[in-house]
Amino acid sequence: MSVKLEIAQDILLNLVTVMLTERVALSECWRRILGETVRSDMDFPPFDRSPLDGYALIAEEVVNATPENPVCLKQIDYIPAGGTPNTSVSFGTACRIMTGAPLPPVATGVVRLEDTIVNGDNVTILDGRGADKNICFRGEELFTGEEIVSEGTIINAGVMGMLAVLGKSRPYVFRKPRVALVATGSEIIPVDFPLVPGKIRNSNSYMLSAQVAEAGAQTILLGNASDNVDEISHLLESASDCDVFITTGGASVGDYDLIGEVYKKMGITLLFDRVSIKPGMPVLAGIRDGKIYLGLSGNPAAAAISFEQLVRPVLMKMSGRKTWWRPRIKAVLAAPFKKKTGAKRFVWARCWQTGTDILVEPSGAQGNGMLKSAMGANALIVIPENSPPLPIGTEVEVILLADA
Ligand SMILES: Nc1nc2c(c(=O)[nH]1)N[C@H]1C(S)=C(S)[C@@H](COP(=O)(O)OP(=O)(O)OC[C@H]3O[C@@H](n4cnc5c(N)ncnc54)[C@H](O)[C@@H]3O)O[C@H]1N2
Ligand code: MOO
Repeated sequence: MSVKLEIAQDILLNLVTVMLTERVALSECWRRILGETVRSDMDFPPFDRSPLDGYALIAEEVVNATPENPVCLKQIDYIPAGGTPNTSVSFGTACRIMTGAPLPPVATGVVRLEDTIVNGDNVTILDGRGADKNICFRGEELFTGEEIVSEGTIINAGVMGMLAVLGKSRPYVFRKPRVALVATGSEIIPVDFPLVPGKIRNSNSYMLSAQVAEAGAQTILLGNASDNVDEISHLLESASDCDVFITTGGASVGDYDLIGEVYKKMGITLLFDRVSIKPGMPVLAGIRDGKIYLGLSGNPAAAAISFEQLVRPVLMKMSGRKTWWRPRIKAVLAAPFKKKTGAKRFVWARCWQTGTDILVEPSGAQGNGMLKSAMGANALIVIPENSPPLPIGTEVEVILLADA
């Protein structure tokens, strides 16, 4: 059964079960997906603190201080970061204070060291304007009970730091989906084998394992199988703890295109076996015991596009993400796209900004067995179905990939 891309995406996304969560050391959490909604159990900063090295004092007393009309005060305390004040300030006094140290009671401002002259215990304030602004108030960033970061958020550097602020040393994150990869084809040899006539190296498993990792999942490389139903089924059955099973090759209609037969033999319910996109038209999807099986084309570019359009959203949803589509923008073709398009087509491309224009052009030849153009691509041009050749200057829709 051949289906439209959007239908295929819906079928698969509706079958996704979100992974369970696990606790992981915060140091290992970068790019994991947060599995809990985190609220603040404290105010932050936890105390009024100084943003400067200088003198804490009563701001009103120095507001008019100038080099010609300085205000002289007595230093009565020294408060390092990590320390606590021993006393409060009063008119005529100031406390030497370091950046990050708690403000002494009664102080309403801080004057930076550069605007003072220090002589023993005496400090002369040369400029006190704005001293009252130099305070970071308790709770100005976070307040007790506030929702700080929600379940499903990707843990970027900012989230890592914030979880540390909150003492979340082992936050809950979603387990990474485990994705089994099998390369099928009697012509396929492992990457470290010398080439012999008729054979080619397995590039798909490596390309796809990178795509799997980028989608936040974990690859289990099950190896290569020749065009043999038993051999392919055996490999797929060998990884019962995986959540998604991907094969490449054998997805089309040739005598050795066996993935349909493999699904029958294994009792996998076929959901569809063709999707109307180019490249990547031959692609099987099936389900058995809640596990998703995808039979991608052997052609590298076709496998990569099928993964991008069908598998990536599934893995993103399974990983606990709340959104799984990449950003799309409009851009203007800087080079013509000369092919007529039947089924919706995805073209590896480079996109860049010139002044206020966003331009895009194919990143190289686009054969379905070719990979060079994928190497330098930071975008995919989406060419709608039944499009004529497109001249320079045509506005096109572009999917932004991670930068390359
Ligand atoms: N009569 C028809 N023939 C073909 C059709 C069709 O509709 N009717 N569709 C074509 C399209 S489109 C594609 S795409 C391919 C899909 O073929 P398969 O998915 O069955 O893949 P294979 O035939 O096994 O391999 C295709 C190609 O890719 C190479 N390959 C396979 N595995 C790997 C790997 N792991 N690493 C690198 N390269 C790999 C393989 O050697 C072939 O050259 O079918 C068309 N034919
Ligand atoms: O549909 Mo094939 O996947 O042209 O490349």
